[in-house]
Amino acid sequence: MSEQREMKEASPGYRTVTIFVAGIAVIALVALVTVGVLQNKPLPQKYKYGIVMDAGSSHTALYIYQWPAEKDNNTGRVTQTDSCRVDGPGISSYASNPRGAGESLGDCMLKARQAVPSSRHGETPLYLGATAGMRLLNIENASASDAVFQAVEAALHSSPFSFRGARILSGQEEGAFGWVTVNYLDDRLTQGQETTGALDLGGASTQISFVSARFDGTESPHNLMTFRLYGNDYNLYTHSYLCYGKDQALRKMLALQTASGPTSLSDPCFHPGYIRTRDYSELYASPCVARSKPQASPRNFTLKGTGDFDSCRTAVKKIFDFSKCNFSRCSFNGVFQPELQGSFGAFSAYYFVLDFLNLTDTSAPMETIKDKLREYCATPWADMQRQHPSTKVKYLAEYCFSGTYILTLLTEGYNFTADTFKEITIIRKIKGSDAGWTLGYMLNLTNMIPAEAPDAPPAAPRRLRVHHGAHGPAAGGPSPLHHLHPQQDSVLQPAQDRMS
Ligand SMILES: Nc1ccn([C@@H]2O[C@H](COP(=O)(O)OP(=O)(O)OP(=O)(O)O)[C@@H](O)[C@H]2O)c(=O)n1
Ligand SMILES: [Ca+2]
Repeated sequence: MSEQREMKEASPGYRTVTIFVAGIAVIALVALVTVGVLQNKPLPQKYKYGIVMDAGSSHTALYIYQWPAEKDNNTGRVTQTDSCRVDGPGISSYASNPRGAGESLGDCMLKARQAVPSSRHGETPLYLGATAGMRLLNIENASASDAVFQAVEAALHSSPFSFRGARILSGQEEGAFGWVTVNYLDDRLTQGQETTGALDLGGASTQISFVSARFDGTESPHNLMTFRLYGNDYNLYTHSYLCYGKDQALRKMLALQTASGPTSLSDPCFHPGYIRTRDYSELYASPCVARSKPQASPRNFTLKGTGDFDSCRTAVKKIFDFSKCNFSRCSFNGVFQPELQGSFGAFSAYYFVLDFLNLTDTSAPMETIKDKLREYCATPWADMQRQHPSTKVKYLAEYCFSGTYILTLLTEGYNFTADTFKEITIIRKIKGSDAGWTLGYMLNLTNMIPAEAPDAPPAAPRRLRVHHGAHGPAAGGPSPLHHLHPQQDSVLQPAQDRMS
């Protein structure tokens, strides 16, 4: 009986299998045709992109950022995927040839077109922010600065990206966005953790930014930036010192030594045996020193190095004014600075210089750091050139000054002590992204940091709220940043940076 039953059941079963196999074959055929048709269409892109150009005083750099396309609800991480260094000097050096400023960006724009998938070009925001070089040019010659911006904007408008404007950042923005970048990359903002201060050293200006429990802006309102990020309020102290980037600081030191218009100068901040002819009109061609130009001077002077670290420190110290302070406490030049708090990340020229000098270990005793600099500065120039044949001569000649300047700025200027100096980490990148103001700038302008934590009720607008002034984080109203219409504001007055 069981055998018979098996026979009866086998027959319809066989038919079922045949129908099933035929069905699969049809589905496979349809799938094959579909894939064939779709092959000519672009696959959906996994990432979205944003581009920021950093038009610094010494050079321009382009940064490309990416984030997961499906995570538009501010939870996807933004990372730097590529960068490009523009050949030649910063855009402020093109005052007498503005078109050259636009043309100089060509190679990096081409690189960006290749790095960003073409299907994303049109929606990819592109920003250009200029810092202290353009602040100085704007002071010196506003129409030249306008012309440079026009040329740069024309070049960027002709790119396939969504160009959202070129403008000069205020010193506070430069400092604050550097702080946002560092803390965003370190994942300190989402958790409401203790934040890290940010130290940025450029060629023409320098910034210090940190959260201080003792600072609510009452004493010095223009040093306060308030943020509400992921549901947490921050009172950020920030100050930008125009003319205290390392190139302008060097000018200031040389200006103090050539006030009487000598034909020759022995300078302790250059290596023994270093000798160079310097042009007076070139040295004094900057608003940072123009006022102290000697009344009568020869055309040029001979700069001779003596390589003496201790005398160099004395000479460097003279560019800081410690004589006046109308606040409870000051850094230098009468600028308010609350007591230092927490850890710091120091980047850009802090990194370039201290990395070259093998002095990035801030836990080393201060005396060891000084001894190393003393020995370094005393090394004859001929030996230096022999030991570093591939280093740019301009950089090589200035590392003794730069190292001494950094040490003086941090300890005497900002009041880092032997103890708190250890709290500084010298950084270039965090998790593959460069430390600097550009990422924080883009995160703000593209609304990518929410004011409230993602799981909190949507009480506040999503935008990163940046207030500036003494009103405190709870004060309503749009931030000054929201008033900016980049096209119109391509030349902002550098009202914030103080000339000393
Ligand atoms: N390998 C390098 C690269 C740069 N530099 C120096 O570092 C300074 C520039 O630092 P950077 O952060 O690039 O300044 P900018 O952004 O151009 O200037 P600013 O922020 O003041 O506008 C310049 O003095 C430059 O000569 C250096 O010593 N070694
Ligand atoms: Ca810079």
